[in-house]
Amino acid sequence: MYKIVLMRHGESQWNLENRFTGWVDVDLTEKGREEAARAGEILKAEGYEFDLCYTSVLKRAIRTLWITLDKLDAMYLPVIHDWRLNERHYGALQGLNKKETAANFGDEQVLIWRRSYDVPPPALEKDNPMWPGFDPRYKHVPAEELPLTECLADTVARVVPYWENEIVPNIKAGRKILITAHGNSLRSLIKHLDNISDKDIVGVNVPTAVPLVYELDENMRPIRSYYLGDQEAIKQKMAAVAAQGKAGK
Ligand SMILES: O=C(O)[C@@H](CO)OP(=O)(O)O
Repeated sequence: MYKIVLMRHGESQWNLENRFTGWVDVDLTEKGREEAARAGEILKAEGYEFDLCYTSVLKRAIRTLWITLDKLDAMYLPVIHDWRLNERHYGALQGLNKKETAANFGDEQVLIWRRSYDVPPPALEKDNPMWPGFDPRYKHVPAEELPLTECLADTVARVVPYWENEIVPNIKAGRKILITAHGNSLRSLIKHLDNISDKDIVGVNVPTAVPLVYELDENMRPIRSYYLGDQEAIKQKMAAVAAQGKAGK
């Protein structure tokens, strides 16, 4: 049996401001840092140890990992940063307030943009300063692989091959892995691992900075999965994420 831990970053500045974030590189809030520290304490108290960490190239996930590793007294661990673990690219919605967008376009349209499997948000224009091709951190990525927008299916199409080709071999080699990433890159992985249908993935929301443990068999199929920590508080965090795109909130 293999065990891995997945974790979404702590609250970011744009989570707090309720803005669509995607690939915009916003940092954690003070609360987000505290959430990450708490996650590290929980992992330590539960006796978790790791050999290798994966994260995205976005600082909210990277800093969450740093804080967690600090609490585990394991800042020496190797960390692999890869853009394929980035948040789903939110296209032209990036920067907009979710509640205001729901007031303008309706709750239903915003739910489709946020949670449908195959409907992408409106795309960025290539001359938009937010296009990742202008950002030096993506200079080694072929321009045709850099998104102008993504639906969840597009995110699955980059996250799952990365999982299969890069992460699974290390799990099978016996390395204990911690992944800190994002709400929708983790939903992509959860969809794949738990074989969740395109329809049911709409209802899956990932809470900020709560360790999610997967116990996997030798074929990488989940035996069980569970969040560590206060289960009632975790449910409330998930409900809060779900409610972010409603006009009345
Ligand atoms: O804005 C985003 O990039 C994501 C994660 O914060 O939001 P949502 O939960 O609306 O997909």
